[in-house]
Amino acid sequence: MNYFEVAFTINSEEEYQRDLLINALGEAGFDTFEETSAGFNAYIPADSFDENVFLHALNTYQDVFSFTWEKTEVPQKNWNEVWESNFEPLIIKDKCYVRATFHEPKVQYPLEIVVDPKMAFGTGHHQTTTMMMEFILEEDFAAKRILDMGAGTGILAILAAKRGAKNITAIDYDPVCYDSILENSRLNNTPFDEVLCGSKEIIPDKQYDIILANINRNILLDQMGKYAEVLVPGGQIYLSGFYEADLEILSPEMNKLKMLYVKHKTLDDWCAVKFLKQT
Ligand SMILES: C[S@@+](CC[C@H](N)C(=O)[O-])C[C@H]1O[C@@H](n2cnc3c(N)ncnc32)[C@H](O)[C@@H]1O
Repeated sequence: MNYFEVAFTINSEEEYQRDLLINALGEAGFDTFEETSAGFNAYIPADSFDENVFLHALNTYQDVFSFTWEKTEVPQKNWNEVWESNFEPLIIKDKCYVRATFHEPKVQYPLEIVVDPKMAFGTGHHQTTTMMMEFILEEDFAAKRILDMGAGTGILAILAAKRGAKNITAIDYDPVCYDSILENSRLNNTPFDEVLCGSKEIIPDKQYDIILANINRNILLDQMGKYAEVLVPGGQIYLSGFYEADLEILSPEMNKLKMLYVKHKTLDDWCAVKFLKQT
């Protein structure tokens, strides 16, 4: 899947102005942002890009502060290129050791996850993945039925399996991630019930005790209705992939679906949140 990369140079000292622009780009369909020394890069699947919507998003801020941008097409964004190039093993909450295949195992940690990320997102190093993993380590996953939506490398589903979850569905719409989930589930000896390639339309017509979805604000807003249908009353749902400020938009929409806010974590402005479906 080809992407457009738009490299922004921001000539402003005010960090919130950069965040405003990122927010507007998120609404215009950009799904990934990466800080650079000059500003940030924004990414959008080429087939979702609409020039008018993009320019409209920029217009709002053009007179507020000064920035320049340059758009290029990139063949397949390697979400992990930064992390992969200096992939260091990672320890989460002193309980889970995440390493690549080329690192030595460390037996002193109760849980170990081996990931071969290739082109898929999810080595645990991104703030959103780290916080989702912290939730999985803190909460009770024993014998739970799990849906991992936007599974990437499958790292969250793998950790859920290692925490005792029994029936796991892992879904990603990117075929590269689909292959990665299968490969990593084999590497970790955590077979899943279903690994599916697609978006919300292919979510099985089942009931889940826990849903994990680390995607982005707009996709979550679009998919949460479907999550509500397949989550049991009293079920838990953990969302990430957005900034803390986006909670104000996400929470009321979740409430309308009878999924109520419980708590959230933040790391560098990124957010992960737990909701509970009303019984
Ligand atoms: C931020 S990554 C999260 C990966 C992994 N779950 C983690 O926590 O590190 C988001 C993932 O969602 C997938 N994704 C984006 N839009 C999607 C959609 N509409 N349906 C299913 N998956 C989607 C992307 O391909 C990507 O792998």
